[in-house]
Amino acid sequence: ILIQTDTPSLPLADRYDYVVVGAGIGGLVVANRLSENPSVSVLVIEAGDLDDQAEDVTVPGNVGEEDPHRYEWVVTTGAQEFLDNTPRSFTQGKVVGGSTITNGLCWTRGSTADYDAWVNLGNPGWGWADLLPYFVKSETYTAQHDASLEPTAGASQRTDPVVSKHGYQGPIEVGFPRYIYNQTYNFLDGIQELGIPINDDLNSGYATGANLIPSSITAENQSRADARTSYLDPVLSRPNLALVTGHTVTRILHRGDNGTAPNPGPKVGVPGRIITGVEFAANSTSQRYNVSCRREVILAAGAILSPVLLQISGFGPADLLTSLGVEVAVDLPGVGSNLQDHPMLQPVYAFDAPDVFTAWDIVGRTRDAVREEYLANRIGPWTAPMVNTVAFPALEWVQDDAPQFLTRISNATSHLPPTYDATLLAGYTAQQTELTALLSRTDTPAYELMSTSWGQLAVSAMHTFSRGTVQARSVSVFDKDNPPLVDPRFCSHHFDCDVLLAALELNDRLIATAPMAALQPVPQAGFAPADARNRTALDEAMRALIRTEFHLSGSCSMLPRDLGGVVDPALRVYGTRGLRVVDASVLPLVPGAHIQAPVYAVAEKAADIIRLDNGDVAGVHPLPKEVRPTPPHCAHHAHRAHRAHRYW
Ligand SMILES: Cc1cc2nc3c(=O)[nH]c(=O)nc-3n(C[C@H](O)[C@H](O)[C@H](O)COP(=O)(O)OP(=O)(O)OC[C@H]3O[C@@H](n4cnc5c(N)ncnc54)[C@H](O)[C@@H]3O)c2cc1C
Repeated sequence: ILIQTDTPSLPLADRYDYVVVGAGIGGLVVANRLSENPSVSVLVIEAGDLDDQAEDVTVPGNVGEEDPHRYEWVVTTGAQEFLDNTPRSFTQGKVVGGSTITNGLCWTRGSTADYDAWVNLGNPGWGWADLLPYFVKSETYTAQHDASLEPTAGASQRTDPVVSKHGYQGPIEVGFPRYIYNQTYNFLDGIQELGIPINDDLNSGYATGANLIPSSITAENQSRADARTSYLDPVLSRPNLALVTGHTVTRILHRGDNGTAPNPGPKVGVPGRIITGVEFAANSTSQRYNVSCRREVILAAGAILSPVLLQISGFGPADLLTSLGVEVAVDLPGVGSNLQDHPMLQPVYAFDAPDVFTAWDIVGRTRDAVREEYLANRIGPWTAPMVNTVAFPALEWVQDDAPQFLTRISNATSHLPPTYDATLLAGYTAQQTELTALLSRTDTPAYELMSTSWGQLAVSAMHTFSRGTVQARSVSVFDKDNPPLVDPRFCSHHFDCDVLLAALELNDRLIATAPMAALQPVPQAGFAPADARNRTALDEAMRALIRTEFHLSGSCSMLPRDLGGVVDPALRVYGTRGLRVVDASVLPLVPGAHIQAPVYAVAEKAADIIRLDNGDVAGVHPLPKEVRPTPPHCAHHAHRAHRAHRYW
């Protein structure tokens, strides 16, 4: 049931079993799975609207080319004092489907050790082996089978997935483009010359190496696969599932006793503030609505807005809440701390060789031809996302004396935000131990290198020691004059920038390899070989360019409370009954990966946990038959993949 913004009065029930805040990955996965039981009612409230599926967001070739601000919250950070002292801009999706409507389509999971580290941090049940069934459950994976993409002379690109590690009947489609730019092969050949091997399946849990990157695209249509089209559209006709769009949740409602009163939550007698529902509105002057939950509120507003909503509702660091004039319901220092991201910079080494066709050439009449070819047959350069080839180097592959390099990580905590209390400090110390171990492995990357058709060699640090914060500055989510303060504090720990410098030095060696030199790359100012060998100059150029990879996470971490945690391993907010968080904010340590696949898997697992906790067991793990992985049939594309050719 869809209830849109312009509905004059909202035809809502007073109560739903579950009220879900936010229709991004976390919200839509959980809403889909909880409403599988027809006797359970679910209401989802989303601040954005349904998108119109326009070409600028659905066509892979347009990713990064267009500017889909109409679907975004834009947040400006504080000045980045450890970079160049200027602010950065972050965006998050504000639309049904959340950030998956505007994201870069990259689909990676990270390494087994990334998730086993979550267990080591005090989260039983969240290791790789525990999450693999949910990675599998979420996806329909179509491997790259086309013969024309098999190794060609001098090139050794191949993707050969580990069949048992993938899903073939899940809601979200994962695939490869039908068009590969020729320079992809130069990149893969060059990177191997530097000792970074091809990895046939970057998503098998062994996460280092280089290859084409899988994307969240539909194999047949070659268009964006997102949380809305995969998890919502097929089930929106369920009478027990309602979605309100264009309305923002302004507060989580709760009662002030200690949880011994009769149920609205599943566990009668468990102490905690009783969550009763949410308040929401279309805008600051419009009518406010209250809706109650019989069972739970599921907060899925993303890594910036989930902690903000908790804070303005009374759950967060007591000092901050008091300064906002919010009554403290539960003093939770971790709400809005432990913020992590992958700092990224995107230097371009533009190809000067004649006859190199790149996405930059898709203009004018060429664009018309490319568009026509795409719309008619779903082939050609518009099927290729901006990033389609990557390398994930282990530290020891790119750093001569990796063990010595690792000693630069001191146990110091002086770089942490001044707001950190003893619990957050203890949690950070535990994370440092895990991070150091992760960086010592060869199946877990130190950084990612992303190659585009036009010579961009973007690099991002994967296992970071810097930590940022998210803080509400107003009790109103509509207060445009006082938006939340997001401070990623990029490179507040020097090691993150040290890794990025090593990455840029590898870029310099990469463009000098014969396969890459054949493209005659011309580095942008600050990244020429002379700069790359002058650490001071390179460092300065690097800091000016670092920005977000949009992998914000950790701001409502799943960690023990005495390690600064906000939610327990069942994703329940400490000190509450009937409130969970299911989105990127619960990731306690960001995996060395683009994070949409991990968030889909986390949300799938969360749905099973919620159903079990509420006695709603039908269809819960072990996976029902229809979602068990089956071997892939040899995908038979209607269209052959096209190698790059010229467009006029
Ligand atoms: C520009 C960009 C590029 C990215 N590229 C990639 C990529 O290539 N690969 C990858 O793996 N990941 C990528 N990501 C990250 C990935 O898409 C996100 O991590 C993921 O979508 C997070 O899911 P989520 O459920 O936490 O939040 P989201 O998907 O962001 O959804 C949160 C939803 O909650 C809604 N909401 C917020 N507050 C309220 C409120 N108070 N009331 C009602 N609704 C509310 C929002 O409008 C939004 O729709 C990218 C992200 C961005 C922004």
